[in-house]
Amino acid sequence: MDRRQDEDHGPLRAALLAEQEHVTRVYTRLDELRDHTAEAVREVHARGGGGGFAAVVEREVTAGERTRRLARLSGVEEGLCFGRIDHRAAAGVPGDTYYIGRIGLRDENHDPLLVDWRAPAARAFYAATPVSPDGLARRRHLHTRGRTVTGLDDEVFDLDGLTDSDRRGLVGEAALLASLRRGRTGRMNDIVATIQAEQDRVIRSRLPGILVVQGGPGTGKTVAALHRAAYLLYTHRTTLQRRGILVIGPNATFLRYIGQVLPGLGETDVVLATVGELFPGVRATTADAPATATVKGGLRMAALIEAAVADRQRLPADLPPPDGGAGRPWGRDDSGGLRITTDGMVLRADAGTCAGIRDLARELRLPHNVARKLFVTEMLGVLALDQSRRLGRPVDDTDLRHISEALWAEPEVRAGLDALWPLLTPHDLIGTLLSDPAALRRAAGGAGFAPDECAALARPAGAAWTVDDVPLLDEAAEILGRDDSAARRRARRDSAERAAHERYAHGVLEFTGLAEDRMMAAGALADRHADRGQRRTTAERAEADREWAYGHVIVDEAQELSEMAWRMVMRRIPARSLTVVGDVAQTGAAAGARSWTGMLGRYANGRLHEERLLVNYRTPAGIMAVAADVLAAIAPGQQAPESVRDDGDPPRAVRMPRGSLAADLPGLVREEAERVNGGRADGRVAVIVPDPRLAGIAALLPGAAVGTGPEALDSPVAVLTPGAAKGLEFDAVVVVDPQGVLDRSPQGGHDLYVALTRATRRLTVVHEGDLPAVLARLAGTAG
Ligand SMILES: Nc1ncnc2c1ncn2[C@@H]1O[C@H](COP(=O)(O)OP(=O)(O)OP(=O)(O)O)[C@@H](O)[C@H]1O
Repeated sequence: MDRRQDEDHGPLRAALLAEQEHVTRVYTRLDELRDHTAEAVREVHARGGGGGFAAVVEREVTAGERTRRLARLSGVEEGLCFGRIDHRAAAGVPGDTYYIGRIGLRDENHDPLLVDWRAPAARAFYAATPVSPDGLARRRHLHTRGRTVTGLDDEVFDLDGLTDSDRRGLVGEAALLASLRRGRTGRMNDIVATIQAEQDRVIRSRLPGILVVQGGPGTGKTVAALHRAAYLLYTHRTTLQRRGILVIGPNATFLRYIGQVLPGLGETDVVLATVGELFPGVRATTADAPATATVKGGLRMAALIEAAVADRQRLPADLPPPDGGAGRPWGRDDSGGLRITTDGMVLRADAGTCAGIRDLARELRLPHNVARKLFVTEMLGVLALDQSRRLGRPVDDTDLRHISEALWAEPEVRAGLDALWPLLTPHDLIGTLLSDPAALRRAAGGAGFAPDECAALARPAGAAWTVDDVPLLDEAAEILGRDDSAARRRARRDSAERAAHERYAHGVLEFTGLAEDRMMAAGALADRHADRGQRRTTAERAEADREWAYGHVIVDEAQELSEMAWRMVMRRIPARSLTVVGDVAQTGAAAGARSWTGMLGRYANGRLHEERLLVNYRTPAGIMAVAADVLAAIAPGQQAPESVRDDGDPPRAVRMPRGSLAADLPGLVREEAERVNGGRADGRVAVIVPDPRLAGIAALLPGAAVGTGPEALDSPVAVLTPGAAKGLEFDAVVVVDPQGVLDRSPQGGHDLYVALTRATRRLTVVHEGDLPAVLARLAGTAG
């Protein structure tokens, strides 16, 4: 990797010394700013807690911003300055030189010492290529350890554009390869220093519209998507700080794996969630069996849920007769009308009137729980009229309103009307629908589902929610809606108050100088203020609110989402500003994507843009060749990404006759761990097994972490299913029972492809029977 001091020769040493001088200035400036900011934080806390509303707001804003700034300055110590660009001289005037780093810094004269990697001035550092140098004469990568410059790496685009001494000092090393050969730590690292041009196009793509990033395993889709989040927050701070960014990943382990990249990049207004967590109050982690997931994931489920809601809007004829014995004083009368006994009096509404009111409420085309208000009001009017008739009292509209209110307070009346048009929660609706075969049949018949599809949907009452249920709950919430008239009244009252807060916040921002820095929008400040007592961040408020509209949504491993899951995601982003990254060749979910336009075209309104990443930065070429054979079998038209790495050990297949796994596998895994550990003693090994064998094989490896817990990332050895390994990477991978992986589901080939492409250095395939034909390349490689 780097040419280090022990290899120095004159010009290199001179260049290193010059760069060290600049890097030292940059760190000195960082130290000054940190000290200054820490002092400023202390000062604001020392002001004490007194003062009126104005003083409280000002103190809160100032303390919050200074603390954030201090956190930002403290989080950039490692690799603060990693690059330099020299622009070409023009008309005899030397070109500008900029240093690129994790944040922007200026010296005391306001001259730039370091340009933030997300700033427009840094773009050429990533985008320049020999064919299109973007005005650069040279790009230089700086390698540092702590605050010391240890090596340089130059790419020259225009030799004539450099000064003589610069030309003598040129050094060329593969910064990218140096970074790729680092051992795996169990957490994803940021790549700000080595973003490649094709990735940079993704990262700096425009905010609006749906950007699909299709790329094979290891092409940097995840890492590019996360850097895009940081870039967007930097570039569109006002919009996105207020609305937040939602990042959706395949499982909790994966979210932990990527979790440190974003704070590492200095961004915190981001919610990380799985599909199973997108409905507030539910945290589903298990998926349904493929047959069930396929039915639940299809768009027709929306029609089924709508039919289920309509089925709950009943006519009196659908009710049983009143049953005094059972204490049920309401029900259907002999002519199919409604009969309710309350306060010793029998009240009736005839069948035709009830049907008319139901039709009227349906015609409103409002959510069920909202339309219920009209249904109940009309029905109470009819019952109130009946009561006054029975009492022989003439009434006017005001009397009727009073009588209606009094009737609504009677439990019998409430129960009778609830039976016709109940207030429903998504949990009630979906729970009852899937566990009541008769209700399911009634709804499914109208929505065109076959009996075997109904059978696949059925589940026991009270069963835990699965990941595939979550989009159904969300759909139900949408169709049911909330009767929020009281909340709306409150909101109208609050909005005048909020406008006053916002005007005030403007004043505070002007006063504190934060308005100029674009650090915080007045609206965000007013929100924060309105939230007083709770002090929640944008991310926290967004996470708790099903109807939150995010500023941008990033979906990783997006090929796994079903049609119903996409409907749910799209509700979170009415502005349709999304980054969708995935690989349709890795689809493991039964209801996942086969093509991007097929899945997303209907939402894009012509604004779907696809970028392709073609270079694999993870898997060495020898291992990728094995995976490419599998790809050719499962997706004949698709081209495997090309590996930049040709290091790594040759992949191998080891046969362990049936019954000998218990004796032989632990030794093999131990050996793999020793090999990848080398001098570091922190290498990572994954043992990837078919789902049904997870527990059995884990029992053979007592020290290993199992499944999707946090230990799977931190332990030297983890036993995982292909689904849990998705998106992750390890120094060595042992795939056990490839035939079992292939046979597990119709998507088994895709799962095997995922498993084989997790390794950065070593791949071993352990098979008990014959090696599957797609792995023929490994025949005779035992050793
Ligand atoms: N430009 C880069 N510089 C350094 N490392 C990189 C670069 N691009 C990608 N990598 C590394 O390559 C590995 C694979 O990247 P990533 O996980 O983002 O790929 P992916 O396309 O999401 O893969 P998969 O589809 O298999 O999940 C990571 O370790 C990442 O840090």
